[in-house]
Amino acid sequence: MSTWLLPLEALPAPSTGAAVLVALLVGAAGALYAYVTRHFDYWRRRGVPFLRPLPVAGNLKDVLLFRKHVGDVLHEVYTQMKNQRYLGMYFLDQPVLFVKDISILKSIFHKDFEYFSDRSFHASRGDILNKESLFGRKGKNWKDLRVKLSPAFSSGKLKKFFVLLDQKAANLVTFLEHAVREGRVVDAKEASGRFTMDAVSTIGFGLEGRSLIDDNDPLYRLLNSIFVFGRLLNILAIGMFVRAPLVEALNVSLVPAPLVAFLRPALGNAMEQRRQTGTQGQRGDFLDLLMELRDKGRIAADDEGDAKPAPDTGAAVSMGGDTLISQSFTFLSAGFDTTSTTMSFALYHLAKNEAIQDKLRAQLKKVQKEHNGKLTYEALQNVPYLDMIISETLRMYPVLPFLDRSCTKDYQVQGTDLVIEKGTVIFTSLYGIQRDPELYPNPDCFDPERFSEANKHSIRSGAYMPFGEGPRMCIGMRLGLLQTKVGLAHIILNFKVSPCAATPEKMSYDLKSVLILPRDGVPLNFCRVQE
Ligand code: HEM
Repeated sequence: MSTWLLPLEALPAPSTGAAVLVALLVGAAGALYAYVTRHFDYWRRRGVPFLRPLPVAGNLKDVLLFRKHVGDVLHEVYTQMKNQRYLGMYFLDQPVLFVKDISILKSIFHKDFEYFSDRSFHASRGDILNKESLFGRKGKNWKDLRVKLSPAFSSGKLKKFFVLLDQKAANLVTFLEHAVREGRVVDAKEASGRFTMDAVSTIGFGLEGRSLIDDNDPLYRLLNSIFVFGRLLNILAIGMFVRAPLVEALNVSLVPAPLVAFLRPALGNAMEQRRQTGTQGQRGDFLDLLMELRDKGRIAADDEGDAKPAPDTGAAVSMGGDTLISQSFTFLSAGFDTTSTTMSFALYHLAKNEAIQDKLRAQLKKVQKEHNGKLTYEALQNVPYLDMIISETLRMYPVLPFLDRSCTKDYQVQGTDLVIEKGTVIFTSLYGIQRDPELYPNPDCFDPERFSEANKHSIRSGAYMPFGEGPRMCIGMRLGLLQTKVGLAHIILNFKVSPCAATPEKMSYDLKSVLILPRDGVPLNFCRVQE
């Protein structure tokens, strides 16, 4: 007779202590399970089709296990949805409404913006530089600052930034010449990163960015991997989009302490020096503009040609404490990886498509000649093929592969029974939309002609938004585009780029970042263009 057929009284009686312990453990496990799954019938109760979640991970198991990039997971969801307009998902234990339908998205981003003016992203009290930034602010607090900062990105200001950018582009050419002379393969991501780092630190706060000429530039070392987190921090970064109480309880900060320790005195000294030498306002950089906002309560608008900015809300915005530093930090962090990654993906495809590269070079040479041999700000406005290449790069690689919003009051989705409750987190897959074969035939093929004058009108409205959409879209779009143009134009005018043995056949993305960053860099051959 096997043991488990013994009559119960024949079994040794467990001690009372062990029985209590087992009961407690079972009870605790049950309570924990009930807690982490407590929202899991949210979508079922609302009759919204949903993806079956797993405890703790929700629908992000592969992201948490570092098997897939969050951008790829959302792209898969988008693709599997076929004709569904929206779907319930769970990020960790929180319900998220994933919206695929472009007309619903347009209402969320534009028409009914008053219901969706906040991002779901939540920075904790300890993450002061993100919390005070435009990206992290909410409601009126966000709107007041957005209106005040908008004039800092006008055409007139961009022209001043261009002068600073141009100097850094010359350093980029020298940096690449060294590599060519030494016969080295160049990581286009690294070269673009050094260029944008020097550009954003110079434009952002007048620190003379030196990463192109000095390997030990402290800012480059501190900021180089600002969006590449450790494994735990990457999970917490995802939590920041859906799990505000947890983020607050753990007081998570995405900004490394050494970077904060570097920025505070560096900016403080730069401002003090300008005050003492009476040079405030002369450099025309972003720091000058922030000081103007701090001292005068506004940044003077200077453009006739620009679209009229939203009217000032009239509210005063304090630039005291870390608020000013936070805006400078955002300028650096938001402008660095976004631009350098776009440049490097563009170079990757130019290297693989010689005909496209040659056509771009020919157009650049022609425009340069027409502007007395110089690539001026005005010259760069007249290179349509460069614009087409950058647009196609951002279509295939939207650096932020998703857009998020948080619903601020109950919202009835037009033409459906769905009421989005206040507090609901909304996500969409930018990557999915921009690689959708029904919107872009042959979507994995790099084809700048999609954005030619003749073709671009056939792109469906709302199907291209690498800078986001609506009042909350990227404030630095024109600067990001300008930086990308300047960097690419100088490279292609001076160098021929081609694949090397280490160039990946297909791009894969760094799993330790929520941004789309090339996982193994972009190694390419560079050689000097013969005049
Ligand atoms: C190629 C370059 C860039 C890309 C692809 C990019 C993309 C984006 C995207 C997708 C968003 C979210 C928009 C939304 O939710 O609708 C965003 C927001 C933002 N970006 Fe950019 N960006 C770039 C360059 C820059 C630069 C150069 C700056 C500043 C110097 C900047 C500053 C910001 C800020 C402050 C926000 C938050 C805006 C707000 O919430 O009001 N970005 N960007």
